[in-house]
Amino acid sequence: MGSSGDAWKLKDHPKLPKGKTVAVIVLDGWGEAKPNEYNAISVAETPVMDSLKQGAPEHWRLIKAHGNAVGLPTEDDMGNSEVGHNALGAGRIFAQGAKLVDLALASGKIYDGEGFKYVQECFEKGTLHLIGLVSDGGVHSRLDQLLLLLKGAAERGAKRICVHALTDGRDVLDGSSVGFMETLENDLAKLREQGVDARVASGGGRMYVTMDRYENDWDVVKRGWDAQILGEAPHHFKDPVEAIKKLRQEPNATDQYLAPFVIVDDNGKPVGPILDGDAVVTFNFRADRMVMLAKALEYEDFDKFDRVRVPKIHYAGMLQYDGELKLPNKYLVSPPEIDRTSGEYLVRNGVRTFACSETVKFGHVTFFWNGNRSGYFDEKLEEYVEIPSDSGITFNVKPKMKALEIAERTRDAILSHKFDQVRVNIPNSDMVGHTGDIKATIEACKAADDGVKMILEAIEQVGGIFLVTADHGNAEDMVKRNKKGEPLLDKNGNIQILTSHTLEPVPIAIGGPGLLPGVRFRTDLPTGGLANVAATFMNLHGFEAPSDYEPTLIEVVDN
Ligand SMILES: O=C(O)[C@@H](CO)OP(=O)(O)O
Ligand SMILES: [Mn+2]
Ligand SMILES: [Mn+2]
Repeated sequence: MGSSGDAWKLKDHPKLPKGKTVAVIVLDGWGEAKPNEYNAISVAETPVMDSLKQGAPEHWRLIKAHGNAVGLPTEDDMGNSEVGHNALGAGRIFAQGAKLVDLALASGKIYDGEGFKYVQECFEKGTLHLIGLVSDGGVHSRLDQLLLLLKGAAERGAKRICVHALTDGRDVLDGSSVGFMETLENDLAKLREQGVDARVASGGGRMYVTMDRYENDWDVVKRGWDAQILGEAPHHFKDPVEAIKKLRQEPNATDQYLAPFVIVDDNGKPVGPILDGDAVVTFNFRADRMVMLAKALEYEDFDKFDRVRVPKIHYAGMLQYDGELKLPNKYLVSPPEIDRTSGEYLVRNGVRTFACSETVKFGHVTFFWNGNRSGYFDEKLEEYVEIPSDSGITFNVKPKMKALEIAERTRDAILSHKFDQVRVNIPNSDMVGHTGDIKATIEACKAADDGVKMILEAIEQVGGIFLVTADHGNAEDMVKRNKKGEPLLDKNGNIQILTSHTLEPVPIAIGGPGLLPGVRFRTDLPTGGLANVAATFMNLHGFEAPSDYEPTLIEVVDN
C-alpha cells in the first residue's frame, strides 16, 4: 500500500463538511461505573465530564474497551493502553500479542520459527535467560505462557535456564507476587528434577527495575541491566520467594517498586549473570515497556547508560516490539500487522495532525495510535509534542501530573489554526489510579477534567468539534470486589485496593460548535467499542472511513 496516492484516498462524507478542527481527547484509565466511595471519578469534582454526560444518548454513550472488542483472548481480559490505542487508531480489531502468543504456543509454531531457532543455537553450551513480568495480568505478559515456554525450551534442549523475574502489583493485586513466584519456583523445581538446571536468577519491581517506557527514566533499565546482565544488585538472596517476602517488608515497598535483587549460590556468587554465548528472551508480548531493554541488549551504539559489559548473546523478543525500528531483530511470534491506520489515512488526505501527551503516555497517542509505528507519516503535516513527565516519583505525589501543560499546548495548537486534528492523551486517572492511592486519584481525575475544559474552550473559540473518550477503565473502581460486587477485605480487615485496569466500558462524547445539529450517536450499535471510534472521527473530518473499518458510531439526521 501507499505507493499510489489513490489507494489512500478517502471518500467524502455525503453530509459532513471538511475543514473543522477536531479535538480527539483520550482520558487514560477513565471508565464508567456506579458512583460509590471507591469510584474516584464519581467522587472527584468533574463538572466538564459530568456535563457531557447530560448529552446522552445523542452525544454521550458507552463503548466497550476490554476483551474481544480490543482483540484480547477472553472477555475476562481487562483493557489496556496498547490494545486500546491500537483499536482507537486503527479502527479495526486485531488479534493482539496475548492471543497470538497463546495460539503460537498451543500449535507449537512458536518453536518452528526463526526466532526460537536462533536462541536454540545457544542451548548446547550456554544458558537461556528469560526476562519479563511474572503475573497473570495479561497486559504485558502471562505466567502461564512463561511456564509453557520454559517447558517447551527444556524439551527442545535447553539445559540451563535462568528467569529474571519482574514483580507486578499493577495489573494484579499488590502482594500477589509471592504467589506467582511460588508457582514459578514449583515449575522450575520440576524441571530440575528432570535434570535441567532451571532457576530464578534475579528480580525486582516492574516500575523500579527494567520496565520504564518512552525513555522516561533510563535508571530503571540500568538497575535491571546491573542485576540481570552483570549479576549486581543491592540485595542478595538464595531463594526468590524469600527475597520477595523480605524486600516487601522494607518501608514503602510494593510489588511494583520492589528493590532489585540477585540470587546467589552457597558461596555468595550470583547464579545467573548473562554471559557470552547465552540466549536471552524477553517474554513480555507488550511493546512499550520492553523497547528500552531491547535497545540496551541489541544496539551496538548505545549511550543511555554505561553497560559495563555487553555480552555476545542470541536475543529474541516474544514479539517484535517496534516494526519500524525492527526491534528486536529476532522474535518468537510475529506481532499483529496493524496497517492502514486512521492516522496514516488522514495525513495522506491532507489532515494536519497534532498529537500530544507527557512522556509516560506519549507513545500511546503516537506509536500505539499509529499501529506500533514510531515517527511521522508526513513531517510537513504532523507535529507530535512530548511534555517531559516527572521521573523518579510515584504519581500519587503529584497527581496533577502534566495535565495542564498538555492542555495548554493543545489549546495553543488549536488556536494556531495550523492543525485539523489535535489528539491528546491525558494520563492522570490511569497513572495515579495505578498507585492505589484513592485520595490522590480523586485529585488526578479533577486535574484531567480541568485539562478537558481548557481544550473544549479552545474548540469553542475556533468553531471546532470535540470527541472525548478513554482507552479503558481504571480510576472508576479502586477496590477488589467479589462476584456480587462487594468490596473485599484482607486479613486485617482493610479493603483490598485495586491498582489495575478494569472491565468497565468507557464514555464517548461528541460536541462543539462545529458539530452539525443532525449528528448523533446511532442506536443500532449497542455493542460498539473502541474500534468504532476511528470511523467516527474520520466522519467528523468530513470523510467516510475505509469499508473494512468497524462502523461509525454516528449518523446524520435531517432536521
Ligand atoms: O502502566 C502500564 O504499563 C499499563 C498497566 O500495566 O497501563 P497502560 O496500559 O494504561 O499503559
Ligand atoms: Mn491506558
Ligand atoms: Mn494503565
